[in-house]
Amino acid sequence: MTDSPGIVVTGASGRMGQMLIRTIQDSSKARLVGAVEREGHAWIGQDIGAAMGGPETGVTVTDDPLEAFASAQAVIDFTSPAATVAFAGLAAQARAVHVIGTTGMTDEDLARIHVAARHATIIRAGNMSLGVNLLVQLTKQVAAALDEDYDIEIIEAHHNQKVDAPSGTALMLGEAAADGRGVDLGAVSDRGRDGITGKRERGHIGFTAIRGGDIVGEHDVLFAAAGERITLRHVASDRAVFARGALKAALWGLGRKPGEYDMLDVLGLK
Ligand SMILES: NC(=O)C1=CN([C@@H]2O[C@H](COP(=O)(O)OP(=O)(O)OC[C@H]3O[C@@H](n4cnc5c(N)ncnc54)[C@H](O)[C@@H]3O)[C@@H](O)[C@H]2O)C=CC1
Ligand SMILES: O=C(O)C1=N[C@H](C(=O)O)C[C@H](O)C1
Repeated sequence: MTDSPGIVVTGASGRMGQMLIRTIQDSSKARLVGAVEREGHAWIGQDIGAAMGGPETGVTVTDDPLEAFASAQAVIDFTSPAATVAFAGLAAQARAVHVIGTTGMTDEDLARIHVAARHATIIRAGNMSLGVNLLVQLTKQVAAALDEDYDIEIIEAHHNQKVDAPSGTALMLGEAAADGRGVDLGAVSDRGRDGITGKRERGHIGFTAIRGGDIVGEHDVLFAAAGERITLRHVASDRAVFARGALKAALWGLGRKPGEYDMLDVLGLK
């Protein structure tokens, strides 16, 4: 009998890291072979299960990503943009599938991921849940069906520890709306309105970010016209939806040729 694919989780102590570790351990399709944290983190050298307050797993938290990646078929990475760019090069070297959930990346970061994807299978999405990826497709369809009499606004809400705005998901939804309308998001996006902004520009796509408490992740796409409004909404109430999607992506990526993929590829929604 062959072993199930070995997966390394980076950012192992984080909100998503811990959720991913539980999801992999509960799965019969994959096994946890590594847990990576940043240098100097208090969990380095400890068993990941024990550090999380549960039973031992036999996997020790390390700050040496390349050594961890060398024994894995896939890396699941929900960390920070700087860490993710570095991990993309290392995962390519180790020939491991790299699943990227990290958001807040700059164009420069994305260009470096693109270079790594020449030699590696990279699956990246600002949101790994099935529901949001369906919402992306619905947003594109509705935006294509309506003209610019319908103002598009994207409203997102997250917990008070989130460091980037708009969320990766909001940007995915904005891209989908712009795509549906056949326009370039960069040319029409309104972000961070404040002060005497002037009237709303016809055809623009607006973004609003709410931060508070322990909100897991909520996204509304509002199409507002004179006399009617349509709202498409997704509410995530459990981070498990992102972790399950990420694990699905890692398994889907095994044996795929190098390149950049997203969750629409994984879910067959393109
Ligand atoms: N695509 C998706 O479906 C989702 C994406 N996210 C994104 O995932 C990222 C992480 O989110 P959270 O888990 O909430 O954050 P968090 O702050 O709880 O966890 C991040 C972890 O990464 C670790 N880390 C940072 N630099 C590192 C390095 N160089 N090496 C190893 N570990 C390193 C930190 O120590 C921390 O434990 C964010 O960008 C967030 O927006 C979060 C949820 C879903
Ligand atoms: O930071 C988070 O928590 C989340 N980040 C992702 C994003 O930026 O859209 C996905 C999800 O909404 C949770």
